[in-house]
Amino acid sequence: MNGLGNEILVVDMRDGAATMTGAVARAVAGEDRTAFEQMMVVYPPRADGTEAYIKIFNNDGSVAGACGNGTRCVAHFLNRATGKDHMTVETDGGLLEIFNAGGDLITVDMGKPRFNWDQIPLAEEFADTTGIELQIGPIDAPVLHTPSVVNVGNPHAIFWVDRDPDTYELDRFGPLLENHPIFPERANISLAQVLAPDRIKVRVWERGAGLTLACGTAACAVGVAAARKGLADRKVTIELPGGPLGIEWRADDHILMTGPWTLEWEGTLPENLLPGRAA
Ligand SMILES: N[C@@H](CCC[C@H](N)C(=O)O)C(=O)O
Repeated sequence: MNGLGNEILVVDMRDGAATMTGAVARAVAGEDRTAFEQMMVVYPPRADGTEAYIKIFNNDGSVAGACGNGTRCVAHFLNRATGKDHMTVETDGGLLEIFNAGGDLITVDMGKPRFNWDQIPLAEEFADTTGIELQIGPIDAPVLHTPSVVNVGNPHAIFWVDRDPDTYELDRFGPLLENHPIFPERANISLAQVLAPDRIKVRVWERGAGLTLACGTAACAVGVAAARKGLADRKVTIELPGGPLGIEWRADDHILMTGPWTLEWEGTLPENLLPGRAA
């Protein structure tokens, strides 16, 4: 499937017969890591009132606590399997409530953002996470030194830029910023240009996956970080290379993300790549 061009492989393991590992996910991604950007493994529910437990892998085999675009894809998959328009799923980042918003649109309640330095997490204490001072040697763009940081189930750093994010060499800066020592669990890196109080253009270098056409959690992170800094309203459209996502940071602190899913193809993983049977 894909969510705004973010390539998602939804793996149905609801029979609970096997367990996906990072090594198998990495093998399924292939040598060039192009088979998917995130793998969403759907397991039987572990908690009362939930429809499924979802384990998320990046295409480098690392585990992620949240994936916004992937959650909308899983929502469609579960909606087709169960007929339910409203359900709760569990991820490593917490419980997510999902609603069919009509047509191919899904709304996900992505939960509450976390702003404390140790919740991001950062390697050292910062009292104010709306803009942290980074020491970055080889990067010669001064705007790339004071990101806002936020955790929305996974860690994000947002660099506010005053020109088109497409004009930055994010493929060059991205890996350096993702792996900066201030981020002990690495971070997803966004360049965000506020176009209007309700419109922000964003490009993302994803932890464990690199440049993607869209990142749902980055859209959530940018939305709340912009509102927190007074740069934008609490209800915004995030314009990503793959298309727009609606983000609303509600008064009760919950973030709502609304966007589409696309089904590309369905099949069965080859025997040699099935969990527990990989070479
Ligand atoms: N593409 C995702 C985010 C996936 C996880 C991220 N790369 C991480 O490691 O935190 C999205 O749509 O949110």
